[in-house]
Amino acid sequence: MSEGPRKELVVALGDHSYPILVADGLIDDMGAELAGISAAERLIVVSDEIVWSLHGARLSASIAKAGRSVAPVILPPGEGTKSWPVLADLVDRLLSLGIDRDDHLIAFGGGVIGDLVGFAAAIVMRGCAYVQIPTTLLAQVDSSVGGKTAINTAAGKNLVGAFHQPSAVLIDPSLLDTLPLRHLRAGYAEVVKYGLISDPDFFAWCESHGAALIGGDRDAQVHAISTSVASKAAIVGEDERERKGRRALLNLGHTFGHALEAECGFSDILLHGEAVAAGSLLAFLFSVRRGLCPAADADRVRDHFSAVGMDPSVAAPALRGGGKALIAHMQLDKKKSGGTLPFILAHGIGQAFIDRNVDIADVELFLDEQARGIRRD
Ligand SMILES: NC(=O)c1ccc[n+]([C@@H]2O[C@H](COP(=O)([O-])OP(=O)(O)OC[C@H]3O[C@@H](n4cnc5c(N)ncnc54)[C@H](O)[C@@H]3O)[C@@H](O)[C@H]2O)c1
Ligand SMILES: O=C(O)C(=O)C[C@@H](O)[C@H](O)[C@H](O)COP(=O)(O)O
Ligand SMILES: [Zn+2]
Repeated sequence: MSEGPRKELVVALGDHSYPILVADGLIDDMGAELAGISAAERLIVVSDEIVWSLHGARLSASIAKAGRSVAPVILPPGEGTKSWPVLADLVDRLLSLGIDRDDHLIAFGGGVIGDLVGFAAAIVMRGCAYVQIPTTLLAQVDSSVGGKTAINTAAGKNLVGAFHQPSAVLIDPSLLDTLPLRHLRAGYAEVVKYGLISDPDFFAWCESHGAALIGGDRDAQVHAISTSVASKAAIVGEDERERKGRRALLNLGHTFGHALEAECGFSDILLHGEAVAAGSLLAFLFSVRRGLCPAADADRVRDHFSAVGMDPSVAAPALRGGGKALIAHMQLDKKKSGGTLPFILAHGIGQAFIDRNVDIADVELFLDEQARGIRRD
């Protein structure tokens, strides 16, 4: 049974508003929670091999306790799963299970499963509902909320997808106990992001509690999850489809980060969260270079990531090739419009903004300088 307080928030989007529930131990109550969301007698749960082997039995038992059955669809773990072949396989398997529009798909896993299942739900039978049960820190603080769904293509990150909001997000922080440290740290980059965007007090909280959070302190984890999803829900509620500007701020660190990920072939060499940490530091350093941000703030960003064991040099293999290759990836960024690629830069910690006047040649020079710095080290 879930222990401790339950925190409930709402993503306010009119007729497709939905709840986010955070409760320690919720996994054992998922069946009851899902009963209030879907009337289907059989729930199709999509997960990856690792998550399912660790937590599938508990989820299934809880669903069985609520008088429903489970049809599991288990996929390989890793970023490569966000791809055309796995999407095609997933859709075929859903159709062979006889999915109909009354079904609610259950995305049980990290951001990879959430993004893929959300996209499959957007297209199968021209759209069916889904619920997010996120199992990584990254997914609990970011990817499960907001309805951005996608796969990667040979050309780049998240280039094919849809905005398709879930019916509910059910978060159990206790699932993080089995998450490997490297993935916990990677997800933490997206936690820090909310502080860097607009909440300097939260960044200061991260400076004093980040190490404990990564060390497994549940109170710190719950605080970080609740603060992050509240921040994200507010932004998504204002700008669901990244059209009015504010949602683009959630891309802080991502224009650089996605290019770094692409250079590593979307592989385990560089995880998404690691790329976001390195990309956020690059955004701050570039802001300093343009005279927009005090150097001391970029130092704080670097120092904090280092203090929690996230050495930005993890991105060195991707940076080493220099600016030209990275810029080529950035040209496919989805924020680009009318030939202009906006950058999310910062006037300081908690003061991110969208800069539409960045000269791409200057970005290339900056990245070349960074690459030279790495080669010297
Ligand atoms: N849609 C969005 O708004 C959004 C936001 C941020 C990131 N993303 C996407 O999310 C993806 C990254 O997600 P991720 O970091 O969760 O990676 P992931 O889904 O690959 O999970 C990381 C690893 O942890 C394992 N795992 C998951 N939960 C576990 C648990 N409780 N215990 C043990 N192992 C567990 C998985 O099997 C996998 O090997 C990227 O593709 C990124 O683009 C999307
Ligand atoms: O929800 C958003 O909006 C985000 O930008 C969150 C990001 O952390 C996430 O990685 C997102 O998938 C990036 O979006 P993209 O549109 O640049 O692919
Ligand atoms: Zn991200």
